[in-house]
Amino acid sequence: MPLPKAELHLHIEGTLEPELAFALAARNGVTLPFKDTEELRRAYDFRDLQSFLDLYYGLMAVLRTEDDFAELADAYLTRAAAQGVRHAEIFFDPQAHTARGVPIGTVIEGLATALDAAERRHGVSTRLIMCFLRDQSADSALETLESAKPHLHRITAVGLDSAEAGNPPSKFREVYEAAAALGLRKVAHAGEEGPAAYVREALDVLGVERIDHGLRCMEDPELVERLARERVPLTLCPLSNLRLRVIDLLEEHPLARMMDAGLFCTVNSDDPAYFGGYVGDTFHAVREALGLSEDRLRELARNSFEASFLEDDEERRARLIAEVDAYDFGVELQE
Ligand SMILES: Nc1ncnc2[nH]cnc12
Ligand SMILES: [Zn+2]
Repeated sequence: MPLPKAELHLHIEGTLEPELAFALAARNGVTLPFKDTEELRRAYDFRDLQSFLDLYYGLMAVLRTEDDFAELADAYLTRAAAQGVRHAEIFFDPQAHTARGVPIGTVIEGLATALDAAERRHGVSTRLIMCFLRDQSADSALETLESAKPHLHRITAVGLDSAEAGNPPSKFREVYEAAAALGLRKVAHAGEEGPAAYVREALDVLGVERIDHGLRCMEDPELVERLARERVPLTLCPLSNLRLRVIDLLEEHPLARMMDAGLFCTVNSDDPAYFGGYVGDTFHAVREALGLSEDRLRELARNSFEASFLEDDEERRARLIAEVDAYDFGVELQE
């Protein structure tokens, strides 16, 4: 039995495996610029965040119907559950779909079908986080929030993703204020490729409760001290950092140093179909590369539930944390 954990940084569009992409392309009459799944996989050799995003947005052309989004989310939840995920807070990028003529309702209701079934099918609880694309305008983000209003009961929080450099959090102050007024929680990607100053802005200007990535806070000792003192959760994605060349080697990932500095770290997969592993694979990889102790792994799993938006189900959170505390690593090692 794998270590129980929550996944808090996962783009559902980033779980689109090549096989499903080709199946959906055939079903929807979409022609992909790749001969087969092997040729597509060979394209997963990224130089940086933008080179990944270009492929990621392009491949979304195959997602058209509610059923497509339901199938995508069900495939993720099945894989995640097998790797010990008991709770998942899932990002989606509505603007990447509405720009192609797919209504936001198709995206949300399709995902919701799979999420509603997840508890029964996989024993996984879920939340949805609607992300704004930071390389689009602030007005486009406001229009997206407006168009999501009929579906707000499905959405727990807003997030901010896509190309970070040159698109500071402050650009989205107004839409974050509007989202908070609607009762939505707030997170944002910051400090992935962008500077530590963007992490400060996300906290001070947008008022986010968690920072997605936040890796580059390590360049600012005062910020590290503040993040530790305020117990701001960081949703780190080590395999993503490796594949997008934020770091050169997994052995150089600052996760262990960040935990030593008292930061509230979690480990996540980001876009697992593209970055070579789901969250259980990521735990294994960092354990190997950084020599993390069982106590450290337990801390990461406990943190994932503590940092989650399970406030409306404290009983579940307490039960999951108790499972982490009682987890026997010997069982896993014998698998
Ligand atoms: N790692 C990442 N950073 C920013 N935006 C993203 N969208 C999907 N994955 C992302
Ligand atoms: Zn991300």
